[in-house]
Amino acid sequence: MALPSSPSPGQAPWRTLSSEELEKQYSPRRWVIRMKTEEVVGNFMQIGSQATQKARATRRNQLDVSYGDGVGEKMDIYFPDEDSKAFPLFMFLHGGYWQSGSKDDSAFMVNPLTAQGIVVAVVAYDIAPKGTLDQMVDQVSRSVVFLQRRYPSNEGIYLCGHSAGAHLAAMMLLASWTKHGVTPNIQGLLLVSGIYDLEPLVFTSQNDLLHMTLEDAERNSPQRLLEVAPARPVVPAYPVLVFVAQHDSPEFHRQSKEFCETLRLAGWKASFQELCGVDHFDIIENLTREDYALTQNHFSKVIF
Ligand SMILES: N[C@@H](CC(=O)c1ccccc1NC=O)C(=O)O
Repeated sequence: MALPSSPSPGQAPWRTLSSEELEKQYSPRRWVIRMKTEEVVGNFMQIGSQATQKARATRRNQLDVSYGDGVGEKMDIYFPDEDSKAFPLFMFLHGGYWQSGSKDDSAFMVNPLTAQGIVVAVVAYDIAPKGTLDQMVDQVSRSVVFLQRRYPSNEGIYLCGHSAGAHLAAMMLLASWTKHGVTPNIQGLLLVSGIYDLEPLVFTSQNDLLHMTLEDAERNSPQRLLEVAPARPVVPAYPVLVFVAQHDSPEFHRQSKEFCETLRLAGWKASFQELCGVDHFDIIENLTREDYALTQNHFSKVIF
């Protein structure tokens, strides 16, 4: 789709960008400075796949647990060594622009978090072209409900998503739980290098597989939905941590800052944090490390 040609005053800043510049702003790998652009995603998948193999070999686990009838509606659950009924539950939603990535190469954080007594669920959802944005949002909400029912005495569900996964996690702020008959015990949202307004993507090659219309983008943009009809938190509101990497693009920075601001205006306990020295990919790769600030400092402050 061609970009709207003449932006009027007050319009979103991305509308003034050329289509080449917009494409670059929404290509996370092109902002990575520590390795060649074409090696970034392969390296990320390799680290994720190794972490997953290690997690499966060293942690008690239940793999391919169905949270729905669809073949793609599966999750892997990893447990700490000590047996307990009451534990914090960390759910991870992988990224990949809703068209790549899988739970089988996304268990980055499993070893460090299970070592701290946290149960980790790595959730799969039907990526495009099989799944649409609406279906993915619905799948994620059903995966949260499933875990709440399976572990009713959990000490809190902490929903973490990366990039496209952060978008799916953020959509849970707008979920209507009453139709599911259970309100999940969500105690925190950890949004890492996410996208909250999908409209610019309609004008990039990322949309080739997604086939999003402007209406689809609007209906699935937490930024838009919260601006129009702020979903006010049930008191007490749980914290929403919005992280962006130093080497994410200016558009990613803008989206995270604006989303955090919109959340605050709507009454959510939102905080914004730029993580120095990392990019869109090692912001997650480092979750494999025991000493990473994100898990040891930011996450554990919210979880414990
Ligand atoms: N084609 C993308 C890849 C990408 O964005 C990505 C890859 C793996 C995990 C997360 C990603 N970004 C958002 O979901 C890029 O230009 O970097």
